[in-house]
Amino acid sequence: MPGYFPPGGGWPAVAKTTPGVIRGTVHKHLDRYIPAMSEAILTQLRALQFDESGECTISCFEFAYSVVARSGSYAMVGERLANNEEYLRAVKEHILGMIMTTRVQFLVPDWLKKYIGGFISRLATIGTRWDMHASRKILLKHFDARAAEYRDEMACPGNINDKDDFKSTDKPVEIFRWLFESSVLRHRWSYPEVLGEMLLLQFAFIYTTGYVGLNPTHNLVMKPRGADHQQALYGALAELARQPEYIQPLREEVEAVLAEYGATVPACDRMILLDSFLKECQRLHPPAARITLKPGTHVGVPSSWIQRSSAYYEDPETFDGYRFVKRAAAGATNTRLVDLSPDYLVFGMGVHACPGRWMASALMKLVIAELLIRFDILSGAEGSSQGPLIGSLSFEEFYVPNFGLKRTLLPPRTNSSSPRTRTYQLLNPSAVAAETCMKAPRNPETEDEPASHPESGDDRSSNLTRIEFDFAAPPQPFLDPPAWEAMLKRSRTKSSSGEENRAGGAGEGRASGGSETPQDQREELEFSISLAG
Ligand code: HEM
Repeated sequence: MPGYFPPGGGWPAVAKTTPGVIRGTVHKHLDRYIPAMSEAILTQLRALQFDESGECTISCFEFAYSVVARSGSYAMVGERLANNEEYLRAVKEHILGMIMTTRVQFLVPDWLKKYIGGFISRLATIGTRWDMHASRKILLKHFDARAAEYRDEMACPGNINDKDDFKSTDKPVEIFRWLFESSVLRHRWSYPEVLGEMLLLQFAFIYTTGYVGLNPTHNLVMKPRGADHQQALYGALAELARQPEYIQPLREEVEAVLAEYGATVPACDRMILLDSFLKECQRLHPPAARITLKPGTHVGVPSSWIQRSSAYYEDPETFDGYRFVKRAAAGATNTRLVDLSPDYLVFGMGVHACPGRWMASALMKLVIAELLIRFDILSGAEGSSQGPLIGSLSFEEFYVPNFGLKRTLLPPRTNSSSPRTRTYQLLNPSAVAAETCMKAPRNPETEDEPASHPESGDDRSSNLTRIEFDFAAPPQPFLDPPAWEAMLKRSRTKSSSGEENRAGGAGEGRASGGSETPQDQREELEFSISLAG
C-alpha cells in the first residue's frame, strides 16, 4: 500500500512472516477465537435498531461487512476496540478507501508513480465517504493507544505474552499484540511496518470474508458504475432467499449442531451441509486471483472459468448447494470448504494459500447459523435487491458500496407456548420465494402439513419448496444410507482430531487433512462405506 512502507525498501520482510502469524495464532488456536467471534456476532445482531413501526432497515451488504469487521477486530485488536464504534467505522471505510486508492493508482503511469504516488494516495479519496486518509488517522490513533498499553504491560515483569505464556492461557492472542511484541522483543520490524501489515491484514481478513464469503453468490466480474449490476449486489441473506429450499435444511443442521456442541470448532466442522453450500457459493463466484511474474506484470488466474468448467464439474452452471457433500459421499477428496485443489482456487494454492481460511470458514458458518436461527430470509419482490446501489463503485475484482440498499427487518415476536416453537423474524416482509432449479424430494407422509414457518402468520411459506432434514432420521434420498453413515463417521473422526489437522496444512498446498494424503482419505472413506454397508 503506497505511503505505508519506508520508501525504497520494496515489499517489507514482514509481509512474508504475517502468514506465519496467522498460522501460529488464528489458525492453530482457532478454538480460542470462536467464543469471542460468536459474542461479536451476537453484539452485531443486538445492535440492529428498530423504529416505532417495529421495522429496521439495513443493507445486507453493510450487515455482512459490519459483522465480519467486528468479529475480525476481536481477533486483531481485542475486545475493547472491537466494541468501539469509531474504530469499527474507520476499519470499514479504510478498507474501501484502500480499494479506491489502488484503483486510482492504476491510472498513473509507472514512471510517474515515484513522484506523485504518495500524493495521490493522500488525495484519491479525500472528501468522499471512503476517505482513506481520515479513516487511517483514526485507526492510527487507536493503534498507538493500544500499542502504549502493550508497552506498559510489557514493562511489568512476567507480563510479556511470549510463547509459554500464550500456551498456558485459553485467551486468543490479539494479532496486533503478537506483531508488536515480536517487533519490540526481536527487533524484527519497525513500528510503521507493523502498522502497515495490520492495515493490509484488515483487508485480507475483513473485506474478503465480508464480501466474498458472506455475499457468496454475487458475481465478482464487476461492471462500471451505472451498468447493470444484476447479481453483484446480493448479500448472503438475499442469496439464501433466492434459494429458499436451502433455508430449512441448513437451519435444521445448524440448530442440531449448535444445540449439541455450542459455538465451537467441532460444531463448525460438523456443519456439513453449510460447508458444502458455502463452497458452492464460492465456486461460482470466486474472487479474482492474481500472481505477479515480474514487477508490473499481472497474470490473472481464471478461477471463475476453471470453477465453471465442465471438465471439473458436472452441470457447472447450476447452483447445487449440496454438490460437495454429494462428492464426499461418493468418495471424492478435497470436498470441504477449506480444502485446496487446482479446480477450486478461492483460497489460492501452494505456499501462499490463504492461512486464514479456517477462520473465515468458521466465522461464515457462525454468522449464517445465527441468522438462520434468528431470521427468516425471503427475497425482495419489489426489485430493490436487483438494482444497483446508487453511488456505489465496482471494479473488476472489487465492489465499493455506498450502503444505499435497504432491507426491512421485523423484530422478533415472542411465542411462549412451546419452547420448540420458534418465531422467526422476516427480512423484507413483502418478499416472495425465488424460483430455482433445485428439485425437492416429495414425501407423501408430510405433504399435507403446513410448510416451514407456522408462526409467521401467513401462508406464504406453504408455497416454498420443502425438504425435510433431520440428522437423527434416515439420510436424505440423495445420499444412500452407507454413504451418509460414512460421511458422518468421517466428520466425527476429523473433528476429534481437528486441532492436529488444522495445525498441519495451511499454505503447504495440500488438502487440510493434517498428515493424511488424499489417497489416505479416500481409503478411509471407502473402508467406512464398506463397514457401514
Ligand atoms: C472468504 C474469505 C477469504 C478468502 C476468499 C481469501 C482468499 C485468499 C487468497 C486467494 C489468498 C492467496 C493470494 C495469493 O495467492 O497471493 C489469500 C492469502 C492470504 N490470506 Fe486470505 N482469504 C480469506 C480470508 C482470510 C482471513 C480471515 C485471513 C486472516 C485471518 C486471511 C489472511 C490471508 C493472508 C495473511 C494471506 C497471505 C498468505 C501468503 O502470502 O502466504 N485471509 N487469501
